[in-house]
Amino acid sequence: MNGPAPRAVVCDIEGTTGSADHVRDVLFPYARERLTHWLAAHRGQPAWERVLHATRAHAGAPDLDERGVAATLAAWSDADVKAPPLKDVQGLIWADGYASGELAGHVYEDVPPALARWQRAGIARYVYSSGSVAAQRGWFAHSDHGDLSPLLCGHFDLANAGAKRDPASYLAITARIGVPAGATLFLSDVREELDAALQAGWRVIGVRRAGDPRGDRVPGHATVPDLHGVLPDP
Ligand SMILES: CSCCC(=O)C(=O)COP(=O)(O)O
Ligand SMILES: [Mg+2]
Repeated sequence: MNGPAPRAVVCDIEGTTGSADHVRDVLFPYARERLTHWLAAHRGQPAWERVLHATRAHAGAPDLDERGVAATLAAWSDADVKAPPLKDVQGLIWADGYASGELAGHVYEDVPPALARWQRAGIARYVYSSGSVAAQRGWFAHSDHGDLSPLLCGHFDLANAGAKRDPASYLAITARIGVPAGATLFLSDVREELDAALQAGWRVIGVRRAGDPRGDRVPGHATVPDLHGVLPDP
């Protein structure tokens, strides 16, 4: 890798540090099946108010009732729309699943040693995902490799950084973490996210896990199959 040594690594979750199949086949159905019940159980509470208000605003439908909100959230889940109110409520529902032991975050086996290696090297370690900060915290705290929270320095999502395909989001993260853009490395499985980070001056590496139906390379970017060789020990 040319240029200054990275001082921060920012990792995507789905398809990069964790399994996209797990997100699609386990997490999404878990939250979708519980949307109606969650809304009814939290009626009148601040989180319920926030989800209803944000769903109406995002859908451009100010008159949606609770049932309509549930249907809208379910439709977004089915189409994998990265809508902030869906990400918010998914994170809250998954938190219950992690707390009860019904869910565990899927993390690839090369990820914990990579995070530990970067920690030893004094490199800061962040997560940036469309999944909410609450969802990210649950995923890593209750991972199938145990509690990985101590290996992470912070979390960014659609609410506190912005959309992952927008270069402005990466500029916002740079301002927050205090590491120069040129010394920040982003790892993701999605070309448009890597393009946006690159436009913000970050360094980028694509990740494509074995068996990914999109192929073993992220078009237009240097790509690795796992994190074993990313910033190895000197
Ligand atoms: C534990 S985060 C759940 C994943 C998710 O909801 C999502 O939308 C994944 O997006 P990513 O940006 O991590 O690819
Ligand atoms: Mg991803």
